[in-house]
Amino acid sequence: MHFTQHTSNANKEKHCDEGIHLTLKVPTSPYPFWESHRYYGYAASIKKRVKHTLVNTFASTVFSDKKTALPFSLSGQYRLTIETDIPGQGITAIFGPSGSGKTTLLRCLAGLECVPNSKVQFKGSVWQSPSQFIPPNKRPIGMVFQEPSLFSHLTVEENLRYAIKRAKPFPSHGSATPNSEINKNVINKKTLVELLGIEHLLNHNTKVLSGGERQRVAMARTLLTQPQLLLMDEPLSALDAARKQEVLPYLERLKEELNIPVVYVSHSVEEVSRLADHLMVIENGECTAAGSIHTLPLSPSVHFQSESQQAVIIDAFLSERDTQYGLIKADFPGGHLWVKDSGNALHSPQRLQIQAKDVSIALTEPSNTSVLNRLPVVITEIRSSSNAMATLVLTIGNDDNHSTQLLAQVTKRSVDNLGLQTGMPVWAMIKSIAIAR
Ligand SMILES: Nc1ncnc2c1ncn2[C@@H]1O[C@H](COP(=O)(O)OP(=O)(O)OP(=O)(O)O)[C@@H](O)[C@H]1O
Repeated sequence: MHFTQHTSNANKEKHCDEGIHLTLKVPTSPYPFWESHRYYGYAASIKKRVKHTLVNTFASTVFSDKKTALPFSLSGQYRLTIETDIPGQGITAIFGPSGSGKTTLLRCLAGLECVPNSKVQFKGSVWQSPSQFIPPNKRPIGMVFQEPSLFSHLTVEENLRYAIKRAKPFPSHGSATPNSEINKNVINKKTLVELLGIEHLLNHNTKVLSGGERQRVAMARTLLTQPQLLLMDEPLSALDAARKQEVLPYLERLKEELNIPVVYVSHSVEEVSRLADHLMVIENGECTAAGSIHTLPLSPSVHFQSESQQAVIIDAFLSERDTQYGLIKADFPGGHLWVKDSGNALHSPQRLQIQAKDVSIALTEPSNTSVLNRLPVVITEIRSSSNAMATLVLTIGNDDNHSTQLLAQVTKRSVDNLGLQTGMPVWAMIKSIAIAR
């Protein structure tokens, strides 16, 4: 049996001229004392009494309850060091453990952190450079946070109208794209109300809405300000599991229908798998991997899913309905799968998530089996996972431009018993019920 060694090469996102460029070096404590008091316990008590910068610097050092968190000029420590490009379309998920720097990145993009010597450029517009800083209110962004902040004295309709009044063409800051071009893609209220399913709520006071409804209204309100970039910071994390499942399909619809780039911070594998087109993994303030959601999780060095959760994400297209048995056929490059019909329209896109543990292998085409999906594949890689297990990378389809990859988790004993080797044609079996959408 032969196992390939894991490599730690982080996938680099292809440079995208039309996207967002970030060069960020965010010091552990870049703020003058009166700002940083929030983070340094004792220092807060004397906030009001000291104003002079030198005194403040001294105070934040001496009174800090985090002794390592010195002002940036002294400590040389950074909570985020990143040089990367984010695509200018689709949803880019910023994924990483708590405290890794995801929100800091989003705040830099929004202009809520003014970091010296950093660069933020959006589609040709310079938002921040060593000589320039565009404040948050002048950036064409919309932000959605964990807790939706709606006006509680206004109805849903009035909240939306407020956003429409605030919508204005943003200055282009040297952008290569003229405003007339940018504003062609105006998002109207009717479309949004329909997409987010909030028509029946328009006359309700925001106080009576459920968490999921509030978040949907907050999204509509943000989008009605006509942002060119949507920043979402864990928008579902304050919702319970049931509310999360209620809101996720609306986010999927927004993604399909609106042509607006989104930077989506999350540490939920489920949200990222369902929504993201691109993935950026942040660990300890550094970007450790970036790339397409379809290929990045295939890389063994990417800390996205735990070993037991390893999965591939396939963007398929619904082509045929089996009404008798409640199944629908999902086509993708190189093959197709029959999955449970959840009522989605034919000829619409459908994202599938297939866990490696749900894929099994046979040497010949299996017959007399209940497993509906039997795909001819080629083993392109065999990786050693844990002691007993191996992960197989499988390719469906012969043509490089028309193929899809799958992962299968099998025991090392099966690898040996079946004599599995790289390059070998085998059959992959996947139960319809195991395919998540
Ligand atoms: N204004 C600040 N000054 C100094 N340190 C900060 C500041 N804001 C955040 N930090 C620290 O920077 C690190 C990254 O924080 P950040 O909020 O960006 O992480 P995160 O990945 O978004 O975490 P979470 O998922 O828990 O929200 C943390 O160690 C945090 O304590």
